Amino acid sequence: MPTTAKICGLSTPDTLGAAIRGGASHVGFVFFAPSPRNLGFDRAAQLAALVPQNVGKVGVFVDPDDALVEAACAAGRLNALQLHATAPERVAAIRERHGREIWVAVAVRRRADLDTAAGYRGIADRILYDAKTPEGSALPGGMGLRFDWNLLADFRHPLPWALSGGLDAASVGDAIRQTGAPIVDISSGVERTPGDKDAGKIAEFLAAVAAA
Ligand SMILES: O=C(O)c1ccccc1N[C@@H]1O[C@H](COP(=O)(O)O)[C@@H](O)[C@H]1O
Repeated sequence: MPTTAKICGLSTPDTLGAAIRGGASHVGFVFFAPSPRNLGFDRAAQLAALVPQNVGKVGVFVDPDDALVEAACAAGRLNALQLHATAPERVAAIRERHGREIWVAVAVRRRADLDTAAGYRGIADRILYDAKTPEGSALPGGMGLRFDWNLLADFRHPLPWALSGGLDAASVGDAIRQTGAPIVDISSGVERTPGDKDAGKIAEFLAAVAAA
């Protein structure tokens, strides 16, 4: 199966259009106030209306409460919820209540971090391996940090998965060849500055994924 791509942290019709035209399988909308990519509900609704049925709309959250998930699902017509820093019991409760596909972000710095993924068997649909951000960071992702992809070598994945963290057009081919990632996910690698997506970089990234 060819690797597909999620373009995350979109906030304008122009860059959303670049992701869709370039063949992204998923687009990501961030609902986390401290993020420079945080979306209001009105903007989420405006963008969601532009996304064709065959492209998944993924909401990105950090240990969210139910009111936020509910409002974001309605506004962004979300197909999937990407949960960062969310304990297994809470993930199970969110899945039960909101009935959406669940992606759980697992923060990776060393090999032992991968073991966290098994704790989400039966309650998540996909694990997103992302680089662990430094202690005290404002964000648990979206900082352009990469982890050592060698850590994934010979790892027996407990669930379907995706790769993120510090990818860009120049590195994604190696990332796919080295890890066999079925989906790659990117945010800051297709930006000019944090939160300011670049349509040209999105096109370049998606072309590199297609060529890998
Ligand atoms: O992008 C954000 O602002 C963000 C906020 C809170 C949680 C996750 C966030 N982004 C996710 O981080 C990864 C990797 O991003 P990058 O390519 O290294 O910049 C990606 O999955 C985003 O969905």
